[in-house]
Amino acid sequence: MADTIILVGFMGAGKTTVGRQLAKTTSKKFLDLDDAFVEDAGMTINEFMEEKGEQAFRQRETAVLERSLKTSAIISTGGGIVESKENRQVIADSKTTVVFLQADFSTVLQRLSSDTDRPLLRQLSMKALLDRFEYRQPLYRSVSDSVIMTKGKAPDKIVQELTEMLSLKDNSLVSLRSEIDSLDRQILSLISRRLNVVKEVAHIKKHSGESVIQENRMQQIRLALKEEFKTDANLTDNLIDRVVDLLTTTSIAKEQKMIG
Ligand SMILES: Nc1ncnc2c1ncn2[C@@H]1O[C@H](COP(=O)(O)OP(=O)(O)O)[C@@H](O)[C@H]1O
Ligand SMILES: O=C(O)C1=C[C@@H](OP(=O)(O)O)[C@@H](O)[C@H](O)C1
Ligand SMILES: [Mg+2]
Repeated sequence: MADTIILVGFMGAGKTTVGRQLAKTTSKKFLDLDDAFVEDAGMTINEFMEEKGEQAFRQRETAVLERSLKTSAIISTGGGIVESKENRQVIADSKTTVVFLQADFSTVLQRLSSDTDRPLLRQLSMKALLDRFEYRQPLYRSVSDSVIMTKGKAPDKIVQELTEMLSLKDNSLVSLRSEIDSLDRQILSLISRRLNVVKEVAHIKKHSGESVIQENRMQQIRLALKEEFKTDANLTDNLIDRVVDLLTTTSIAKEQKMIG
């Protein structure tokens, strides 16, 4: 599982609840940006917004976000984190795994029906709140690697889905790495087989007196390989040159040692 996982989504999506539980299940540190904000500002979000307004809140929220990203943790963000372009960039640059916890507007309202801690819920009209909700949806999506729909799912179920999804990503990385390891072994074993053939060549040359280095043949090998693989964008001329250099210098050294 990635070191840092960031949860984004609208108020009431369950970022704090799910983040705290996910941290417990995975024995990771839990960090709620709203709590970090309160600690940093020395007052509640309600008090801060009342005193300094939303714009000042957003500015300070960016600083809290940047500071929080310095440690690995499960990070629950505040619902408005994606409004600032700067925050979206900070999240993208953080190379963390970002999950969008999605909830439809009526679920959000239902979950927050008795809330008193969220100033925007009290300040905005229903229409303005819905506008915010709609405005933010594509922004949450744009910063996220995955989305989980939370409607009708208890927090445990969401945590379970999250752990499965995140470890699935790890598993695919594990299997890709093991494929690379296996290919490396095949390449080395082919090089060994190539050197066995070189030994036989050296044996023949020793008796025939032919010279070890044949510039012409080495040039031909390169040209033929470049021609054959010219449509493969992975195998550039430069890479072919470097690989052929390595193979031929190793072979020549072996032949010279055998022929003396
Ligand atoms: N999956 C869920 N199902 C039902 N209620 C939930 C769920 N997730 C969170 N809640 C409830 O919704 C409210 C808001 O949750 P919270 O975790 O604070 O959301 P956020 O941090 O995204 O604003 C809390 O009362 C919480 O218990
Ligand atoms: O949506 C928002 O703009 C806000 C969401 C809150 O966090 P939650 O999403 O955890 O409720 C908190 O940061 C603040 O009240 C502003
Ligand atoms: Mg929260």
